[in-house]
Amino acid sequence: MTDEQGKRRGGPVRVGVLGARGRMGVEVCRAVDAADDLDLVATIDQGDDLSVAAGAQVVVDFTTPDVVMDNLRWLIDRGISVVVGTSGFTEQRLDQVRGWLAGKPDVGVLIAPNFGIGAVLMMQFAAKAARYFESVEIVEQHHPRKLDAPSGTATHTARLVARARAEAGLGPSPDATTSEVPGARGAHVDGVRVHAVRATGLVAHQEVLFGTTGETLTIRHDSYDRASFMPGVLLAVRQVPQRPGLTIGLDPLL
Ligand SMILES: NC(=O)C1=CN([C@@H]2O[C@H](COP(=O)(O)OP(=O)(O)OC[C@H]3O[C@@H](n4cnc5c(N)ncnc54)[C@H](OP(=O)(O)O)[C@@H]3O)[C@@H](O)[C@H]2O)C=CC1
Ligand SMILES: O=C(O)C1=N[C@H](C(=O)O)C[C@H](O)C1
Repeated sequence: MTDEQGKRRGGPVRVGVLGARGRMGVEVCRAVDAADDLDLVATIDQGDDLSVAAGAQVVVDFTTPDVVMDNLRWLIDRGISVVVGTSGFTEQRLDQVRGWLAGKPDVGVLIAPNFGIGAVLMMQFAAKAARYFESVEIVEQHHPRKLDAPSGTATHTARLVARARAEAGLGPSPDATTSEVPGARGAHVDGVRVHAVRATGLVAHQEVLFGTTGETLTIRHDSYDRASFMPGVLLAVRQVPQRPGLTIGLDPLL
């Protein structure tokens, strides 16, 4: 049961949404419903029976970091491809997903820290700039109902920046702090300082601040509306059945 086959038979792709009553889930249901080539066949939230998703070819997961791994296991076991926006993916979790996919050559899983095209570019630009600046810090800003900090986007950006700095032979960003109120200098993610702000009125925003002698470079992205994530989600839904194995981020699809 793949998207390829579904399309050859002329039918729309059957899509399920997990976390369907959440902030992102509601938007995804609306976007899938509005797409002529996609058919919304299952909308599932907390307390609903997951087996309704068995009729889907692709399931989109926007739930919470504590339930997403169980969902993924269940879907992969049943040969269903998955698009994941839920945050909380460590390297260990990604390896576990790769392990589950090893015996499933027809199943694709795409996990993206951020489906906004601007956010994807912001991360690419940050990775490109990283080698030229001795200092870097990340400031992410989100709505106060967000469960995790720092955000998946900030964590992923920090990893990309850290890798680029290591490849360029850069050491830690200079910092003379010897006295600190705990948390004042943010969290360390792969050696990069990350600061998380939560405030009513915000949606999802991030700045990557680079510094070197006599100049700074700030790369900033703002999602003002969750509609910003939908083109990326739909792109992933359409392509994931043709991409067996694990795909990280939207970059390879653009
Ligand atoms: N990759 C990206 O581009 C983006 C990623 N995100 C991420 O997506 C995730 C969801 O964000 P958001 O929509 O704001 O969060 P919400 O809390 O609004 O939505 C999550 C939904 O999942 C439901 N849920 C909880 N457990 C289950 C379960 N076992 N099965 C099905 N549904 C379940 C929740 O129900 P209940 O409330 O009753 O617990 C809730 O309705 C977060 O991790 C966030 O960081 C968000 C935006 C963009
Ligand atoms: O919870 C959110 O809202 C968002 N979560 C993702 C993250 O953790 O990076 C993506 C975006 O920042 C919105």
